[in-house]
Amino acid sequence: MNVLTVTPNPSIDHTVELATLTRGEVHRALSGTVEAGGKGVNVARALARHDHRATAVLPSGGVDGDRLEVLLAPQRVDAVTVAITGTIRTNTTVVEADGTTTKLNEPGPRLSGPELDALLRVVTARLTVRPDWLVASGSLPPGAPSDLHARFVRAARAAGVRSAVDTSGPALAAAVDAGPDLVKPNQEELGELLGRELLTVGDVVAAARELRTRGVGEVLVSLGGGGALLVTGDGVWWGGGEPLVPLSTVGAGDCTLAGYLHTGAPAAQRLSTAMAWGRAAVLLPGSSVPGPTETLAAAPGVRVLPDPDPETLVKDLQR
Ligand SMILES: Nc1ncnc2c1ncn2[C@@H]1O[C@H](COP(=O)(O)OP(=O)(O)O)[C@@H](O)[C@H]1O
Ligand SMILES: O=P(O)(O)OC[C@H]1O[C@](O)(COP(=O)(O)O)[C@@H](O)[C@@H]1O
Repeated sequence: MNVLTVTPNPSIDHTVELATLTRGEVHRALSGTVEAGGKGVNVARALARHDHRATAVLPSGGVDGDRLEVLLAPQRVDAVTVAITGTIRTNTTVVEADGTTTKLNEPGPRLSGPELDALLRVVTARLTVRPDWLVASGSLPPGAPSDLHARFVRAARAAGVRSAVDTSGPALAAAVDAGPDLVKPNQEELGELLGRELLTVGDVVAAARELRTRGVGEVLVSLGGGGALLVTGDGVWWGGGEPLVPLSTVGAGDCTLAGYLHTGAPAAQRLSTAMAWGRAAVLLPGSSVPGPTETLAAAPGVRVLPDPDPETLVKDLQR
């Protein structure tokens, strides 16, 4: 498979491991790691580890842009960078011994009009080779219009390429209205989009169906330790397994999306693969992405059920 990803606001991911985080205290970290990050970058890294052809389009600038490119170089991802004058952000994650993950995501550099145009131009040019999917992912950098992901979706459709979107807030709202083939919000992002709390499986399914009536093809809603719900034109499935104590949840959502795209199998099997990839990711430190050994090892822990009980509380799936 050949996948093109675009990450308008990539990052250097700095993960710090602590016994316990206490506000206002000095901490001696147990470890610190640095990896290339950003949602589309991670999707490309996970797919590349599974022998897919993965091209990641991203802006790059400043000393930290150079560093990001160096970190990406050994990962078998074809990185296509758009030069910007700002410098790439660093996102810091604190992981405590009990698996609690605290993320501190910086806003990122402001992109100018010409830089944004260049990003769209590069993506449009890469779409002409007809990848199997375009994945438009992550937050938008300051200066970007809220319909940037929507523009990527429209460019993909014009090129006859399927599109998947993983973002939040106004960028997700605009992208939904552009009618992507797939969106992967988490429970919170979907609730925020529709302006209501989604407490039960039925609430989440109804919300996902609402996105489908707005033109989205398939909706994969991740529920953290509670697995995920998949809503397509053919049905509704829950996938998941016993909640795990994570080493780091950073990148789990991205690996879930990558796993969903990995196979062209029927929906239930794609969900099962997505769950195995997400579960494998939480057992790895920082934003490390799993390879075939880890995703295969995670597969037996996954269950998929059609038509899950709508009365089930999502929080009961998470424990
Ligand atoms: N504690 C956990 N135990 C088991 N699986 C998990 C856990 N946290 C995340 N996952 C897996 O990773 C996927 C994505 O996690 P989630 O936190 O929902 O995504 P996002 O990072 O996009 O918010 C979940 O659907 C699930 O399969
Ligand atoms: O663009 P955002 O929303 O700030 O997110 C960026 C962060 O999300 C990640 O892509 C991880 O995402 P997930 O944990 O949702 O899979 C990190 O690599 C990156 O630091």
